[in-house]
Amino acid sequence: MLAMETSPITSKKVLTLVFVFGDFDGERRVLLGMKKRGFGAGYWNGFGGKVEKGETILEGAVRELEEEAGIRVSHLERAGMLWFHFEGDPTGLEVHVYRGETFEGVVSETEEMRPEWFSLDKIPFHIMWPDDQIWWPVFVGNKKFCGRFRFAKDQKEILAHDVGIFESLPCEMEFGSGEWVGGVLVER
Ligand SMILES: Nc1nc2c([nH]c(=O)n2[C@H]2C[C@H](O)[C@@H](COP(=O)(O)OP(=O)(O)OP(=O)(O)O)O2)c(=O)[nH]1
Repeated sequence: MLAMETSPITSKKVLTLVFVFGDFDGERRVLLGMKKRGFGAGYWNGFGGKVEKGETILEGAVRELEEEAGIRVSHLERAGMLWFHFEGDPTGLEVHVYRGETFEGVVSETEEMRPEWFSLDKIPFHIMWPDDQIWWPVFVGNKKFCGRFRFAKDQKEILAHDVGIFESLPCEMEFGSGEWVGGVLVER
């Protein structure tokens, strides 16, 4: 059981996160962007942001990818869901993770992101959100996953987490306590 309720969550923000994969002469790579400003600045990450009123989560994912990397996808596969809670912050984050394979347009630097292709054995985890290395192996293993992370106020230290593998999404889970049904459970 993961205690997530040390400080209460009274609202949530719904966010998207898209990773586009590509083959480069047989080498598998993923497109990451260096976040240039705002929340998570200085980290390599996938592309995404807040879902706007009037759009579906998938539409938000497609829009943010285009705004931040200049490319358009016609298909994204739902890959996982992540919940984040920062101590003392009553707003939890619900992040919908997608993967894409084919796109149109030219990958371009934008005001928000500087994109770069990374070989899958050279993912710069030391310059990414600290939780990423925990769920990444499940994600690149093409398993559907859900993860919950409780961070300290400094937004760096992970106080507790669990990651589960699921048959389908969304996971029947919200923030808060409760056991995952199936999946791996890791607690610090
Ligand atoms: N890999 C990873 N991504 C995360 C984590 N936490 C987190 O919010 N994200 C993602 C979700 C979103 O794609 C992005 C945050 O969105 P954002 O605040 O930049 O949203 P936005 O572009 O709409 O923001 P704005 O500056 O336009 O207001 O970071 C995390 O721990 N790991």
